[in-house]
Amino acid sequence: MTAKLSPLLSRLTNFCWLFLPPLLFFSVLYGFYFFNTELLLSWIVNLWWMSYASLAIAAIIAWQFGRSRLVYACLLLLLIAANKELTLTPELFEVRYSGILFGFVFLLYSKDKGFSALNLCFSLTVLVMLFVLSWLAIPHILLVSQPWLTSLDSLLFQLSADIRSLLTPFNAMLLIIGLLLGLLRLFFKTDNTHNALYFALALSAFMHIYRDAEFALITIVSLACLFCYSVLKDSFTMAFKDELTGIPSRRALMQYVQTLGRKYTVVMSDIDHFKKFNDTYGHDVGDEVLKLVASKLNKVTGGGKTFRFGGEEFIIVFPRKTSAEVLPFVELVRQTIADYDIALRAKPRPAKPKKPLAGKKAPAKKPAKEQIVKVTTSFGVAQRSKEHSDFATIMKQADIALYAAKKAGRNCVKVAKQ
Ligand SMILES: Nc1nc2c(ncn2[C@@H]2O[C@H](COP(=O)(O)OP(=O)(O)OP(=O)(O)O)[C@@H](O)[C@H]2O)c(=O)[nH]1
Repeated sequence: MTAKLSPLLSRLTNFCWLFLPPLLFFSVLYGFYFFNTELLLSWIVNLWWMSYASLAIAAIIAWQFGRSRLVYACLLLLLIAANKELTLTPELFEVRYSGILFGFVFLLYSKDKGFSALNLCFSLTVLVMLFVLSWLAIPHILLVSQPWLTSLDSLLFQLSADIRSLLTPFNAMLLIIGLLLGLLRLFFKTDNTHNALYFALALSAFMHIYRDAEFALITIVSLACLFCYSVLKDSFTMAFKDELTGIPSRRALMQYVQTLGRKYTVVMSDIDHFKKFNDTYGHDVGDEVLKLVASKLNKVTGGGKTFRFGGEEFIIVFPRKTSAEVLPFVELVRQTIADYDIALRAKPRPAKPKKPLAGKKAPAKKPAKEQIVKVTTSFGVAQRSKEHSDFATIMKQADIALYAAKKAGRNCVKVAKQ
């Protein structure tokens, strides 16, 4: 039960953590807006062009990093920024509200497909169609949904007369649908880009509801900053996190090394007989096992920081510790991995198993039913010393110790000779 709950909990925690920086960011900005209105008003003249400039900068950054959806998001926000006096007729106002709201829902559910002419045409056509559909459908939907809208109207009125004066029941209904659809997507696809798009969805609706030009402009500037932040944060994650295992990558290790002092220990770890494992159960199962081993190594105690070095090799760095001091922690993690029962779930077999072609390898053996397997890991430990003071040499020492561990029968820890 706990094992089943933990991925859900970690997804939920991840979800909340992603929300935190933008929430803080918006709180500061809105705090400034609501409590320093005088000061802000003197900025308003600048805010007009600031909103355009920030959207242009965000669009250029997003374009450079191949985030097509954020470029389209900037275009949607431009529709709000461009209409500075908010002089649309009520009908067109509704069309823009619903077009932008569902435009963001579309962006949340689509993928960054680059800027080829075909993709560009497709996405822009869908976005334009959403506005056309809103224009055509809103009168009919209004008519059909009248009975529910009346009850929603009375509910809104009971909630607050202020809300009721700002928000029509129809807009409230669209907002609820948009927010729920967005939230559903966000729950399954939690990353900075989706997070930024969801904020844009919710705030674009509030910009329409609140109908305050300054509020709209400051929100647009904030959203443009959030888009830039999400592009840069995602790129940082991509560069410094290993895609398969989710732990810091070799590049992150090389950066981390710069921060180390004069005393630290490097541990090199390698999965035993992994080639055989891959050949027996297939590369996909091998990937799952790599993820599992990485997660166990990542939980190493004693202040160790784990990195995927490449293939089935991992590095753990213990700052401010000697080889002798890290041994109990390394032993503990080795034992944890060796004791862990890996359940390989049976995959549905094809009705007729295909015969391997002549000269080709037979397909990997799939477990017939749930099968428990185990993997072990070997470790080589080396500490920084006067003789071995640069990182490359310490790594070499750890590699020699790892080789000794493999020669000693694997599933053990060996310390490099000083
Ligand atoms: N599934 C999977 N396999 C990988 C990945 N990276 C490397 N490998 C495999 O890891 C295996 C490493 O094999 P070897 O270096 O020969 O070592 P070994 O079989 O683990 O044997 P010992 O290290 O001597 O115990 C190769 O078969 C690689 O294909 C990966 O990302 N996923």
